[in-house]
Amino acid sequence: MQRIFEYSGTMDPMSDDTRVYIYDSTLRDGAQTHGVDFSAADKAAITRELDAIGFDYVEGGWPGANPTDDAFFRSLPETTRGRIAAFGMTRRAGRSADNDPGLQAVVRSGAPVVTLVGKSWDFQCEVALGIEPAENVRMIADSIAHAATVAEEVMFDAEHFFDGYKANPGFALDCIKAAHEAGARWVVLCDTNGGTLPHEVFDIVSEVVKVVPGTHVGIHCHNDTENAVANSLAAVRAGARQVQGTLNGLGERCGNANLITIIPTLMLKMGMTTGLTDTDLKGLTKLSRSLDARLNRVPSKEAAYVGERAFAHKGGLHVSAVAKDPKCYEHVDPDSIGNKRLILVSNQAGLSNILARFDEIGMEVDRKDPRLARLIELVKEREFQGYAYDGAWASFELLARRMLEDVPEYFKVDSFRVIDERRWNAKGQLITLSEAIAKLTVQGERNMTVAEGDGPVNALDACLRKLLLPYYPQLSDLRLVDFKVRILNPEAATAAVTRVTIESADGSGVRWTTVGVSENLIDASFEALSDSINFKLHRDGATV
Ligand SMILES: CC(=O)SCCNC(=O)CCNC(=O)[C@H](O)C(C)(C)COP(=O)(O)OP(=O)(O)OC[C@H]1O[C@@H](n2cnc3c(N)ncnc32)[C@H](O)[C@@H]1OP(=O)(O)O
Ligand SMILES: CC(=O)C(=O)O
Repeated sequence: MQRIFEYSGTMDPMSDDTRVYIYDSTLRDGAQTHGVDFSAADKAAITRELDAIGFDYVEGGWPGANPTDDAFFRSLPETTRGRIAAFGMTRRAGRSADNDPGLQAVVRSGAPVVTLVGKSWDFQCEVALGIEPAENVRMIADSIAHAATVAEEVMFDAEHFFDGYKANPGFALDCIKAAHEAGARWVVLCDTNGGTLPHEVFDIVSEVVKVVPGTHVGIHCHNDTENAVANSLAAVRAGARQVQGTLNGLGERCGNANLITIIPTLMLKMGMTTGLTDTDLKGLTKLSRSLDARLNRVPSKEAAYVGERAFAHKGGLHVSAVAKDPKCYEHVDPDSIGNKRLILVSNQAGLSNILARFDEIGMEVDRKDPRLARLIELVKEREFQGYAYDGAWASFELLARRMLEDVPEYFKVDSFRVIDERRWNAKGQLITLSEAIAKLTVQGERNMTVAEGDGPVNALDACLRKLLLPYYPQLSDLRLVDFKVRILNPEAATAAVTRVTIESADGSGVRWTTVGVSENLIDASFEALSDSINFKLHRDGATV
């Protein structure tokens, strides 16, 4: 695998071990995200995905807290590479560990790993729990010692550790020492409120690893200052060897540290190893998008490493250099995390963008062809009018092919008219209906037809298909999957220029996007629709 930049800084001399353990909390802290609600089946499926790619720990949830988590722990998925953790809190004040039903539900869930959260900030002991700090230390020690008699591996999540350390370092250290001495394999330092900055994390973790060895120290950061990833990396630099986080940064409030960013950064830039192999790393883009699909979320196009735009090149200077060597404008090889490069054509384009795009679609054009300069000029002129070709690549392809190749005229529109009607029907219901009438010349024959639709574009689409299908049966599986309207100069109010972008698909699974621009919404829609039909006919090799 190509590693463009190796990390050249020095690691803490106390921990020359480069192995970092990855602990995923998507199913627990991620489930605390506003709007996220996993079913037990979702949890099982995500666990399998995380296990398959090589995460070390999968925190499944909190046994005893809700029926979904109970159902998940009742039939734990089998894992081969990752260990499932049950999460819960230390015993309640005034109870013994083996007489605390909440703690018992966690410890006896059947999960091989138990992670217990406890306070490490004296202020929280007084305010949130209403107990003396010394009692909190006893709660931690008792609970961890008890869990260690049942579970294969026990961890302690030191809640508010960084705020606690800043307020009273002695007490914060007493809490994690108590956990470590009671048998916790890992003590995990949590930036629960997410307000700590990277230099503070580095300094504090550097002190902690003098008390508890770095190979037993983990980090759990929240993203309230957009520093969760930076803080996690700072902790690793200072010697911590377990990183907790979630897929795509899900989590309470602003989210957790995003493991999808942290893992490639550790492996490709910091010279660290994880449970993932280089081949597993290539599955990261798919893993990230699979979670979005499950949650019915649109994947973030700008996401580092895995977003659709993470390796998209638009500026002519960039594309020209990328064509010579991608390293010029790419910090890592997109293939290393299963992503791919995207070359865009727009008003920021030069000859290199156009040639790179032609290469992708298999068009062979001599770079000295004088028509290319005219094509670039035309793209820029049309973008000035409002077209946006970086999204509508099918319209660009049609424009280029029409200029450079012999694209048949599949149909000619002689005229069209759309009528909208809004009226009360016989049942007293308000209905809107649209009717389109079009006259087209197809393969030398003049045709006219009428079609109805729910709206004007729908009626026009129906009308075109009705006329064209007898000549071009391949249009039968053409579908419009998305329709977007953007007003380009809203200050002109109802006389504004409108850009319509249409996404189409057919039975082959290919999707393509076309664009139309006009002061008239129907006209802009018609142009995008017509491009879509022409693009499909040309791609399918239709003859006239
Ligand atoms: C930082 C984090 O993200 S930690 C994870 C947070 N996640 C969640 O809270 C989600 C799951 N939680 C739940 O379903 C519920 O809160 C339960 C089942 C755990 C507890 O429910 P309840 O018994 O009704 O308590 P409730 O949620 O109202 O309050 C929490 C109680 O735990 C106590 N508590 C909080 N942290 C700890 C701790 N580390 N050790 C012992 N007790 C604690 C609080 O003092 C409070 O007790 P009180 O009501 O006597 O004051
Ligand atoms: C444990 C945890 O989620 C936190 O302290 O943020």
